[in-house]
This record gives sequence, C-alpha cells and structure tokens, in this order.
Amino acid sequence: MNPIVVVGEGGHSKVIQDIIFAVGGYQIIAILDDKYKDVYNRDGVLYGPISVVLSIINRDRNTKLIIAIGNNQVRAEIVKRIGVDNKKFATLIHPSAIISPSARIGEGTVIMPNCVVNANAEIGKHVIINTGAIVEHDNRIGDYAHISPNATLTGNVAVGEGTHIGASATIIPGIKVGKWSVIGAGSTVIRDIPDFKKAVGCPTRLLD
Ligand SMILES: CC(=O)SCCNC(=O)CCNC(=O)[C@H](O)C(C)(C)COP(=O)(O)OP(=O)(O)OC[C@H]1O[C@@H](n2cnc3c(N)ncnc32)[C@H](O)[C@@H]1OP(=O)(O)O
Repeated sequence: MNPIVVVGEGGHSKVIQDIIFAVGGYQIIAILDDKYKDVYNRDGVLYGPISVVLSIINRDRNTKLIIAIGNNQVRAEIVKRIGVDNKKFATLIHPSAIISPSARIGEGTVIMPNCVVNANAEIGKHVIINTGAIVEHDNRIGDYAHISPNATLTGNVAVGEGTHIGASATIIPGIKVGKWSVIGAGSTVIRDIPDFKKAVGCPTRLLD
C-alpha cells in the first residue's frame, strides 16, 4: 500500500477519500486541515494543520499527496505554499471513468466517477473533473480548473487555468474559455470567454 496524505477535510475531501478507496493500493496516513491546531492520531490516521505536511511526507519517499479542496484559488495557493515537486502528487482516476489511452492527465488531478475523457485530451495539474463530466477529444484543460458534475466539453474546447465550469454547462466545439473565469451552472457557451469573467445563461452573457 502506498501512503497518501489528504489535504482538506470538507465535502470535496469526502468524495476524494471514497475515490482513494475505490482506486485501491493507497493507505490514507494523514488528513490535514487548518481547522486543526494540533496533530493527533485517530485509528492510525494523523489529523493536524497543513503546516505539518512536509514532516509527514518526508518520512517515506513513497508518500503521495492530494489537495482535496474544491475552491480553485485555495487549491492553487496551497499547492504553491507546500512547494513540493509535482511528482509527489497522486493522480486519482475513479475506476468507472473512461479515459482514452491518448489522453494526458497531470499530477494532482482527480477524475471522478462516470467521467469520460476522450482522445488526445490534455488535462493539467490539480484539476477536478467532477462526477459524470465529459471532456471530449482534443480538449485542453489548464491547471487548477474545475469541470463540475455533468458538464459537457465538446471537441477542441480549451479551458484556462483556474477556470470553473458549472454543473451541467455545455461548451460547443472549438470554444476557448479564458483563465480564472466562471461559467454558470446549466449555461451554454457558444462564444469565446475572456480571462477573469463570469458568464451565465443559454447562450451565455458576461456578468459585470
Ligand atoms: C459537487 C459540487 O457541488 S461541484 C460545484 C458545482 N457548482 C456550480 O455548478 C455552481 C456554479 N455557479 C453558478 O452558477 C453561480 O450562479 C455563478 C458563479 C455563475 C454566479 O454567481 P454570482 O456571482 O453570485 O451571481 P448572482 O447569483 O448574483 O447572479 C447574477 C446574475 O446572473 C444570473 N445567474 C447566476 N447564475 C446563473 C446561472 N447558472 N444560469 C443563468 N443565470 C444565472 C442571476 O439570475 C443574476 O441575473 P440578474 O442580474 O439578471 O438578476
């Protein structure tokens, strides 16, 4: 069993822990969250603040790490704060997901149950592909993005770093969504979306 440390203990973390169990081959040795002030051991698992992460992962060079925090900005900040090599991060793919052999998926990324990632898709680091999302052929998904449950990214879509695609949103082929933008739940994107924007509706309109 490979040791793994889970950072974050909110709702998203519960789902990640289920995925770790479903994937198999990992043993959760620590769950770290800044709601804890001190480190304590419960049933063989360490609980404590994120500041102790290096002391735990440095005990065994096989130890992997996953940032189980749904907020893209916070996830990115914590990855930078911890500052370890990306190779230390696990890539977690639920066994029910269907992943093309030609897809490329970065470290720290989680692919949840019933997702499909098709041919030549490239998914960055610390990305969340949430339950039942479809990432079609030739997509490019930037680091720290979140593709919410049931979203459909058709062929040749590009999603920038840190962008959040809301639940059940649809993006038509060839569209580019910029970085650190948000697409509302249930929206349909038919035109490119700039960086740092919110867009909602069918078809989308920009907020602000
Ligand atoms: C497992 C999980 O839970 S994964 C998490 C998945 N989460 C999601 O999918 C959430 C996605 N978030 C949303 O859809 C949010 O509504 C956001 C981020 C797009 C907008 O949030 P806010 O900035 O708070 O916008 P606010 O609620 O003030 O609405 C602003 C306007 O946009 C409209 N609007 C907001 N969201 C949507 C939407 N999804 N579709 C259509 N219109 C919308 C509002 O009706 C309002 O319109 P008005 O100005 O004409 O009255």
